[in-house]
Amino acid sequence: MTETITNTIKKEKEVKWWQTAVIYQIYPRSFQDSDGDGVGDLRGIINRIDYLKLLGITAIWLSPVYKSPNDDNGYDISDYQDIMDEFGTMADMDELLAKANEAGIKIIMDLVVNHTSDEHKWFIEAKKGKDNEYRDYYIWRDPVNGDVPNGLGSIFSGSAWELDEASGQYFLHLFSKRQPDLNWENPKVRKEVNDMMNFWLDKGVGGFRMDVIDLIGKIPDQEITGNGPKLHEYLQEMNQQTFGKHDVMTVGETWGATPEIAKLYSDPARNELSMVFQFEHISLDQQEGKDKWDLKPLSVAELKDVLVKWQVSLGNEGWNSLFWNNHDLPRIVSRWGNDKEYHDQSAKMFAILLHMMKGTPYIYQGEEIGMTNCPVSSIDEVEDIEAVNMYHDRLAKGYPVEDIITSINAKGRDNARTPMQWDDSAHGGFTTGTPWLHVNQNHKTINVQENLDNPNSIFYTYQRLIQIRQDNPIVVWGDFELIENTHEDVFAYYRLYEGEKWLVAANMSEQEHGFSVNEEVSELIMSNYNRTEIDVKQLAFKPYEAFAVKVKA
Ligand SMILES: OC[C@H]1O[C@H](OC[C@H]2O[C@H](OC[C@H]3O[C@H](O)[C@H](O)[C@@H](O)[C@@H]3O)[C@H](O)[C@@H](O)[C@@H]2O)[C@H](O)[C@@H](O)[C@@H]1O
Repeated sequence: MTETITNTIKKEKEVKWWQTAVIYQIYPRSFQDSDGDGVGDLRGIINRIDYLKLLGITAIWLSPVYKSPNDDNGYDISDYQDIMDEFGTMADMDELLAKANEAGIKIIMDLVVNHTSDEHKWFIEAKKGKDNEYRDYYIWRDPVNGDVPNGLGSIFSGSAWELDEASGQYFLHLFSKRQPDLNWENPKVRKEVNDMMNFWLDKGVGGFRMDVIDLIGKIPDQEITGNGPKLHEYLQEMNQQTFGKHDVMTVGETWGATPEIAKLYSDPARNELSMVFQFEHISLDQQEGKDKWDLKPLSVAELKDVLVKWQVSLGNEGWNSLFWNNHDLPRIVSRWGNDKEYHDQSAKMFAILLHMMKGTPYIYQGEEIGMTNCPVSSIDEVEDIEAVNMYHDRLAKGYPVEDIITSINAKGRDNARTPMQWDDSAHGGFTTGTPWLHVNQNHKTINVQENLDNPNSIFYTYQRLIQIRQDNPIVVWGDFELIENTHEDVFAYYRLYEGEKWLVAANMSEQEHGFSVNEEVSELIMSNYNRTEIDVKQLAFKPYEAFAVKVKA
């Protein structure tokens, strides 16, 4: 019944291109260097369009390429309408847009407007004094009892308030002190952002990934940061004045989203965003009430609960984004898989499990070849500002160094940012110079060339999953239903669409488990163990095994 209702409603609505898309995230600094300076660049991306086309993706989310002093690797922008020197020029950007569009690939820009760089002209002006016309573009407060205005903390450690000695006032920075927060209460700020978005929309971009967008409605004096009362009003205004007039997609980074909150953003009737990134599943290996560095083992049962909740609860008022990885997160094969003995099996298992779900899948660069975390033994090897600040903060609080390094190796952002491994040559074919961040030594065996040469590689699993999605409406539109009563480590579900029924199952552990459901398999769609037939009535599930089959409805 649910299936019929859902599918009827879908048919009456316009199908959006981003509902059938598969999006590939590029972190340009680490993707491909073309000029030997050790930093990836736009020319490097242009030179790899054919590779992305071969994979089959239909859109790229491009992490920031704007002018930036790189305190936070481009998430600190000093000019939204210019390109970072190390990455190239606006002419390169125009060429990338043209070449990608020719290849049928849309470019989604990263929109970082919760804050700017302290080198942005608005902030340089704002610091000139309380009467400056740009002062109110940022959030300033007087000291309280000679100290910070309140207890708001920065996500990058320490207080979120920094004293500006010249004026005697503090400014707010929820990230680094070189990333001052914009004052969204100021209509001039909102107009500047909208004008800038229209500049990029006029260039033909395919949309925006909106960095920490749930923070723009903050009320600092009440210590409210996420989900402030005017957040949705600002987004509706932005929609109306910018992207709402174009056939583009928007995805908000929303750490605090529950399904109910997600619907506020992505219910088509509300004219806000296309979808959001929710992080509930990704936060399951963090201790309750603590932060990301305080680790706990993943419970597969909890992961199932969370993902199933998101699959079933958005209904027609929202759309899921599906992801395991991004530039802030550790590599999934190392995090919840086994990046040694079952490297290929677990990487493929995570791919099958996610790509058969309902929503728009995102692939983070290197995920499609099974790139792994890259552990360090000392803080001297760490580049990421979040991890470096946390290290010093926790050291001062008396944490043992070994524990801090363990946390960095488990959750540090450099894990995802080591350069793309193209081949087994020096620096993995990423650069002819000295890479800005160490290349993982396993590039000798884990690299694009090796994947392309091996018909049984992780790359071809991703390629096939993308093709399956494009060829089978059930993967895009089918209803989702969990299969209960499996072993706790087994995640199995049905997809149901117009009388068709698919069964997807994954063993998320390195133990063998029995699996049995009373279904007749009519077609084998995918198996990460290269099975040629599967009897789901009685199966001995191998470590990290996953498959998708069509069953008689
Ligand atoms: O532009 C600044 C960064 O913005 C994005 O990422 C935001 C950060 O998201 C997480 O931190 C948010 C915390 O949210 C909740 O409080 C959770 O309980 C905590 O566990 C989270 O830490 C990541 O941990 C950070 O690494 C992110 O910075 C961009 O994607 C970043 O690249 C930018 O640096």
